[in-house]
Formats: sequence, C-alpha cells, structure tokens
Amino acid sequence: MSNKTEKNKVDRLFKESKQDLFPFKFNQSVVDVFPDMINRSVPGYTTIVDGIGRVSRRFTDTSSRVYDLGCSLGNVSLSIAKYNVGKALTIEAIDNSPAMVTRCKEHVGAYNYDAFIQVQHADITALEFQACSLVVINFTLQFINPSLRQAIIDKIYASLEPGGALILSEKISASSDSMDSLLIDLHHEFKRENGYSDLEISQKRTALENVMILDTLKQHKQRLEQAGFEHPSVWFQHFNFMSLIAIKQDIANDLLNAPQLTES
Ligand SMILES: C[S@@+](CC[C@H](N)C(=O)[O-])C[C@H]1O[C@@H](n2cnc3c(N)ncnc32)[C@H](O)[C@@H]1O
Ligand SMILES: O=C(O)C(=O)C[C@]1(C(=O)O)C=C[C@@H](O)C=C1
Repeated sequence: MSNKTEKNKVDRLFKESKQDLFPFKFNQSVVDVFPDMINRSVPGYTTIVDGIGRVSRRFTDTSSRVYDLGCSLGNVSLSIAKYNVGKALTIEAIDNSPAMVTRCKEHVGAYNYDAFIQVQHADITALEFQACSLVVINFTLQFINPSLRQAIIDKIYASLEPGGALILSEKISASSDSMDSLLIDLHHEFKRENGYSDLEISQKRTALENVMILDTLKQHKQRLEQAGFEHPSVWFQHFNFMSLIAIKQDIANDLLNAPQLTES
C-alpha cells in the first residue's frame, strides 16, 4: 500500500507504537490517518454513513436542525447534506478534539451542499441541545464515560421534536463470552485482511482499553427505552459493529390517526 498525501496517510500508528497514543486519543497523529483508519477498522463504515444519509431524509423537512455528535471529519454530516439537496438544513457537527475540528472544517468546506454545516468544538456531555429532528451519534458514545451515557440519551430525547429520530452506531459486546470471542475474532480477521498486523491489532487494543468501553445491545436498548424511545431497532450490523434507530413517538399524530370511537 503506498503512503498517501499528508492529509490522507496510511494508518501505521500502532506499528510504530507511538507513546502519545497510549492511552488512545483523537490527536493530530490520528487525524492524519483517520479516513484510512476508520475504513480499515470498522466493518461496513461506508455503508453505515451512506445509510444514515438515506434514513435522514425521512426525518427532515425544509429547515430542520440535525446533530452529528462526535463528527470527526464530518462524513455523516456530508452524507446527510448529500441526501437532503433542496432543504435548508442546519447540521450541528460537534467534536471535542481540536485537531479533528480543524480538519473537519477544511473537509466540509470543500463541498457546497444546500445544508449549512456548522462545525463546533464542544464536549457533548456538556452540550445544550436545541430543538431538532434528527440526532446521529456514530461510534462516539463508546468513548464517553459510561456513567454519563444515560444523561446524554435523555437530553437527546428531550430535544427531539415528536416524530424525530436518533441514530446510534456502536461497537458492541456480545451477551455471551463465546459469542463475544467469535465476533472479536471475526473483526480481527477483517483487520488482518485490511493489512493490519497482529502487533498493530493488539497494540491498538491495549491503547483502547479503558478509553473505549463497550455496552451490549441490550444495554443500549434499555438506555434508549429508559429515555422514552419506543422499539429501538437495529438497521445495520456487521460482526460487533451495529447501528440502531430510535424514534420519538409523535403522540399528537398518533391520537389524530387513532380510530374514532363512535357512539352505538
Ligand atoms: C470513532 S470517532 C467518530 C466517527 C465519526 N462519527 C464518523 O462517522 O466518521 C469518535 C469521535 O468522537 C469524538 N469524541 C469523543 N468524546 C467526545 C465528547 N465527549 N464530545 C465530543 N466529541 C467526542 C472524538 O474526538 C472522535 O472524533
Ligand atoms: O480499531 C478498532 O479496533 C476499533 O474498535 C474501531 C474504532 C471504533 O469503533 O471507533 C476505534 C477507534 C478508531 O477511531 C476507529 C475505529
């Protein structure tokens, strides 16, 4: 594999075992290789990002507000913009890594869609949400302290307009040890086939320990239901990487559409 330009380098970070990546952080070294890293590490990443764009247009109208939480280089925001041509969406793209935010602004600025993508440096645990139609959190909740996760999902639920949706993608733990080992092994095989060595895989795993803390699908669903979402559903899964969609019920609409009781 050839080394690419400075902005899109091949990820060899854990071959070199750089000390600034233990524990793992989204610093400048990671930003420089991020497009290559995420594509070679997350099974189905391109499909998920494209799918989010496709799903998004079902939940937006002409001037909706959308959040992309933990936006990294803005791929989700750009996919939503691409699938919502003709709508004046405001997409709030949020990340707490200064290096990511700087690169994200350059990346997003190279496109000219109808949506306005506002890239902001902020911590989503402290963010004040405005009313919105759609929130996407693509492989980011797993990096938040578990004790703060419910509060974030509660805030998202409260800020969504009735009929609005949350798309939550995460790497998950399986509910049994044997299934977990199988899925982890299949994921590592995927990484090896994408050119990572066993050393790179194991060093990154060490760096991610206590930084990326995984929940089971059941824990995710329980958290969403506790916030008020009904019937959260998986719309994508490849090995231990999945994406859920959860809709905030439109109670007013449900009442309007309910069969009217007639007097006998
Ligand atoms: C795996 S990446 C997300 C990938 C991205 N959503 C995409 O689809 O390309 C996780 C991102 O979450 C960001 N992040 C982690 N904790 C955060 C927090 N508390 N607030 C905002 N962003 C956070 C990181 O800086 C990183 O860019
Ligand atoms: O590389 C791995 O093994 C991962 O678990 C993937 C993962 C993620 O799920 O966010 C971890 C960190 C990097 O940002 C890219 C991908």
